[in-house]
This record gives sequence, structure tokens and C-alpha cells, in this order.
Amino acid sequence: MQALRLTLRQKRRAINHSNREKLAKRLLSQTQRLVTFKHGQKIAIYLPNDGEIDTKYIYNFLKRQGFSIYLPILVNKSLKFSKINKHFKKNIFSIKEPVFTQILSAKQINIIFMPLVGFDKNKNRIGMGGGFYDRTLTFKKPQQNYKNPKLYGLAFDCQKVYRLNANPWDVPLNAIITPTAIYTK
Ligand SMILES: Nc1nc2c(c(=O)[nH]1)N(C=O)[C@@H](CNc1ccc(C(=O)N[C@@H](CCC(=O)O)C(=O)O)cc1)CN2
Ligand SMILES: Nc1ncnc2c1ncn2[C@@H]1O[C@H](COP(=O)(O)OP(=O)(O)OP(=O)(O)O)[C@@H](O)[C@H]1O
Repeated sequence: MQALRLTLRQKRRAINHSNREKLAKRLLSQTQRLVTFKHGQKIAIYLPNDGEIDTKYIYNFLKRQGFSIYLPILVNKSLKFSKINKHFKKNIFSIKEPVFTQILSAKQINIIFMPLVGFDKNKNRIGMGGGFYDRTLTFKKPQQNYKNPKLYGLAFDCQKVYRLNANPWDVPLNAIITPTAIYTK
């Protein structure tokens, strides 16, 4: 699993700047095709790290539409979501987190766009290996029937693998969106 993570992270970092831009734009159109955004929703995205597909076009779209937009912040091995404003600090992984602003827990967010390292056609997902999203979203286990937040993984197509083994703690996603495909099953 560690070896697979490293390979997929390398692939994601290897995409050049102009392709990266093009693919990030396509990711916005794909997202608009799939996701129903409703007035007043609270939406979490991420700031790209380690070659992750850029969310800036999605961010600009959401901002123009007047949505409240949040970023994940690390709190006790789990995540909270902090509303984007002017002020940031870097977390232990050097990823920027908003400060001096509203902080919500995952249950209060309507839509979470999640980064990922690898995925398969059944929407299994592996992340950076911290288990942060999984720990944060345990309340959304299949039997529990929580509607919110809706979970969408965002990735380049090259992050798809034939098959990933699901772990008992993995939380099911509503969909995985890439620049050319949408996995919903
Ligand atoms: N953009 C983004 N934000 C995110 C996540 C993410 O995966 N992507 N996270 C999703 O959980 C959380 C942070 N999790 C992370 C886990 C590991 C590393 C990482 O770079 N690990 C390095 C070691 C870095 C170090 O020790 O200083 C590595 O494994 O090489 C980054 C973020 C919250 N915010
Ligand atoms: N709900 C949970 N409660 C306790 N520990 C958990 C939970 N979910 C995951 N973990 C632990 O976190 C570690 C990493 O999990 P995993 O490899 O699935 O992370 P990941 O999905 O790659 O990371 P992330 O969720 O941050 O993107 C595992 O060792 C697992 O034991």
C-alpha cells in the first residue's frame, strides 16, 4: 500500500503546468455536470498539495455563486472545517489553514470535495495515509443514512487503479470526479 501510494503520488506530481491547468478547468465542468448546488450551502474544498488536482476553478465558481467555502484544518488527528477568509497559518504538513474565522464540524457541511491519492471504479479511495478524512467522517457509515455532507473525491484520471481493497473504516463516497469521468455506481 505504501509503495502504491508513492507511485501514485509521483504520477500526480509529474503532470506539467499547462496540462494541470487544462485538467483543473475540465474538473470544474465535470463537477457542474454532476453536483446540484443549492443556495446557501456550505461547501468544503482543499488547497492542492503534493500535486493534487487544483480546485481553484471550482473555488472561483463557488465564490461567484455566493457559497460559504471552507478548508480542512487538523484538530486532534481529525478534521474540522474553517471558513476561508484573508488569514492563514500553515499546518504541520505546510498546508495553509484559515484562522480567525468560523470553524464547523463535518456534520455542518453540505458538500465536501476530498483530495485523494488513488481510487478504483467502485469509488474505493486511498489518501495520504493519515486517516484524517476517514476519522472525521465515521458517522457517515453506510447503515447510518446521513445525507450530509455529500462526499466527492477529486482526482486526475491517472490516479485510477484496477482495484483497491476497502478497509473497514473507509467511508463511502457519493462520487469520484475526474477531468474525463464520473464514478457514481
Ligand atoms: N490538500 C490537502 N489538504 C489536506 C489533506 C490532503 O490530503 N490534501 N489531508 C488529508 O488527510 C489532511 C492533511 N493530511 C496530510 C497527510 C500527509 C501529508 C504529507 O505530505 N505527508 C508527507 C510527510 C510530511 C511531513 O511529515 O512533514 C509524506 O507522507 O511524504 C500531507 C497532508 C488535511 N488537509
Ligand atoms: N475511524 C477511524 N478511527 C480510528 N482510526 C482510524 C479511523 N480511520 C482510519 N484510521 C487509521 O488511520 C490510518 C490511516 O488510514 P488510511 O490508510 O485509510 O488513510 P487514508 O484514507 O489514506 O488517509 P485520509 O483519510 O487522511 O485521506 C489507519 O492506520 C487507520 O487505522
